[in-house]
Amino acid sequence: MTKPAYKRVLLKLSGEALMGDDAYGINRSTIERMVADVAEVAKLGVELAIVIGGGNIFRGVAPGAQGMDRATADYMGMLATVMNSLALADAMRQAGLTSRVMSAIAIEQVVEPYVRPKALQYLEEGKIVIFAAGTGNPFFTTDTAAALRGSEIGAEIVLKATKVDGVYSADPNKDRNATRYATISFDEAIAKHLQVMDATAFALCRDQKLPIKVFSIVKPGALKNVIMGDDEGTLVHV
Ligand SMILES: Nc1ncnc2c1ncn2[C@@H]1O[C@H](COP(=O)(O)OP(=O)(O)OP(=O)(O)O)[C@@H](O)[C@H]1O
Ligand SMILES: O=c1ccn([C@@H]2O[C@H](COP(=O)(O)O)[C@@H](O)[C@H]2O)c(=O)[nH]1
Repeated sequence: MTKPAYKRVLLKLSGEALMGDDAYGINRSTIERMVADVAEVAKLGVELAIVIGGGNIFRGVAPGAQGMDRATADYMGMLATVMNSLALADAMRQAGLTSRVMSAIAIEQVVEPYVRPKALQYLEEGKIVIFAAGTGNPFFTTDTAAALRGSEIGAEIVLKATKVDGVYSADPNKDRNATRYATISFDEAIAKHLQVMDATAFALCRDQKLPIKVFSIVKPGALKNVIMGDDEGTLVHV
């Protein structure tokens, strides 16, 4: 059997995709399907660290946060990612996977704090590590948290699993004429202001020479294809 293309990856799971067809929150069958995808690649022996977004529950820049102090709204967003992380860890437990949630915000009665050497130890032991609460700082996003933690743990690639199947010339949900890139450089993605990820995340990955693969979390088998190095999604490279 062919081997996975990567030994250690940072998987960024879309919070928004967790809603499934619901208006907000966590759709049960959607999270179970995501976990099944994760289980499929975990059994290949790939070391997996996960950052999950919070867009299904709260975003600091959402209309619901209008009029709020931005930092306060962002802390609410980070707490939303803790809820998603707990739900993901529990769904993984039910699927027979062992995971550990580590939070960037002190909330020790609920989850353990992020301590880099401990995270590395868990990965080496074959546990899946879920990084909750983003970077722990307002004015950032979980995409940037994925770039940061991916760099810290020495991941070979950041895999952004989202609702679209790659990086397009414009938002494909708004522009029917948008075309998908097979590959694109960080500099081009930043210069063209492509909004699939924020510029801070792109810049950090560029500086750390950490490639990003953007692909669909909705498409069955896409995560495994990416892990096996098959043609899937868009590669963002230096
Ligand atoms: N040039 C582009 N190419 C692809 N998608 C784009 C582009 N510009 C904007 N988008 C939008 O970016 C979205 C993905 O990024 P976004 O941060 O909104 O979601 P997410 O990361 O999946 O969710 P969350 O932040 O909750 O984890 C896509 O659903 C798409 O509508
Ligand atoms: O490092 C971070 C990460 C996230 N936030 C806030 O949380 C929400 C949800 O994260 P998404 O990446 O949008 O899914 C985000 O909008 C911020 O409000 C943060 O402040 N810092």
